[in-house]
Amino acid sequence: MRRLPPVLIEDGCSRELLSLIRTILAACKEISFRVGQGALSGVLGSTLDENIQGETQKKLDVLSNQLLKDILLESGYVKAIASEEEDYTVAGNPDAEYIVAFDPLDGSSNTDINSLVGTIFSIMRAPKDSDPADERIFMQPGHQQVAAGYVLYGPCTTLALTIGKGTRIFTLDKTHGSFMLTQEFAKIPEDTKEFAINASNQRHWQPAMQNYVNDLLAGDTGPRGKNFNMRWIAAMVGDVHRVLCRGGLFTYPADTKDPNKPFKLRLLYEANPMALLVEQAGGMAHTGDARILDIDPQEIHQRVSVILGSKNEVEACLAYHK
Ligand SMILES: O=P(O)(O)OC[C@H]1O[C@](O)(COP(=O)(O)O)[C@@H](O)[C@@H]1O
Ligand SMILES: [Mg+2]
Ligand SMILES: [Mg+2]
Repeated sequence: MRRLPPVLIEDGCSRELLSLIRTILAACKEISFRVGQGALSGVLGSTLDENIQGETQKKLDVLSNQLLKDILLESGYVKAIASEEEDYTVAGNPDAEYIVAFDPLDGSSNTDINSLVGTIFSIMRAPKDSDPADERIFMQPGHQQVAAGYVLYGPCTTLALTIGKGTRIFTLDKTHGSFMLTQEFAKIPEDTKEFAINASNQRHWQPAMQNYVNDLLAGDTGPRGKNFNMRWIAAMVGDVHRVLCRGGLFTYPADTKDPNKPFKLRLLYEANPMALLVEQAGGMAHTGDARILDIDPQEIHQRVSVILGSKNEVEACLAYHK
């Protein structure tokens, strides 16, 4: 079984990018350890703080953010970072080539119930001669990502990673602390009978999504002519991992529950990296109006609607949006 560094070097990954990815993974190994310790780690439960998006921060959100932020800034490999848990971008080494956006802990509502959580990251090139303190350096469409990945802290710790040459899956060997290649190229089946959506929001969805889901639920008695199963992990990282492993459609569509917040998932550190991983595995990632990777971001915590997964099923869903 092969370790991560030689695999990436064979793919043409530069030494600098490899070092940056390994730096992120060093923090993720520490997060994996803390998550695995559960209540023994002393970091379950909530803080009294909220992030800039008005969400209560879990202790593990704060800890994971601190671990990633410290190691990245100390490494000298990043010009700036953007995080779900940081109000603004944070400047790093002015001479560094890369910038990183990350969701330090995705699925934080799962922390206290021993369920799936993960870290999502997106690496882009910093524009030449740019100011590390200028957050506009992050305003790049997702197709410009040079690498994207997530680490899923589940029964085992799994890394999905792409540097734009397919999506590979690695498993953390906890006996010696290395990520080992366990799936050469993830390939999302084009067809599926499985979908993932938070159905409690149904009455707040737009008509296109209402109609699509109604037809899925009608099963073999409806226009789709087949029965569908449903899953919801409440952590995008867990739902996308299932899609990478066996296909499916995952969506967090626009809704009218809170008129000030029509979308839930964040573009820079949730939708974009997942979209690259999914496309590199042969799937599709769309908002309903546009390919996710073609969106020009306007701000670091921007939110978007997300429909991703098995190509033919995403297309079937998009047909309702035309
Ligand atoms: O509360 P809901 O509607 O189940 O939402 C779950 C969604 O929210 C998220 O947990 C948001 O991520 P964070 O935990 O990083 O805020 C997604 O991972 C997930 O898909
Ligand atoms: Mg998240
Ligand atoms: Mg998070």
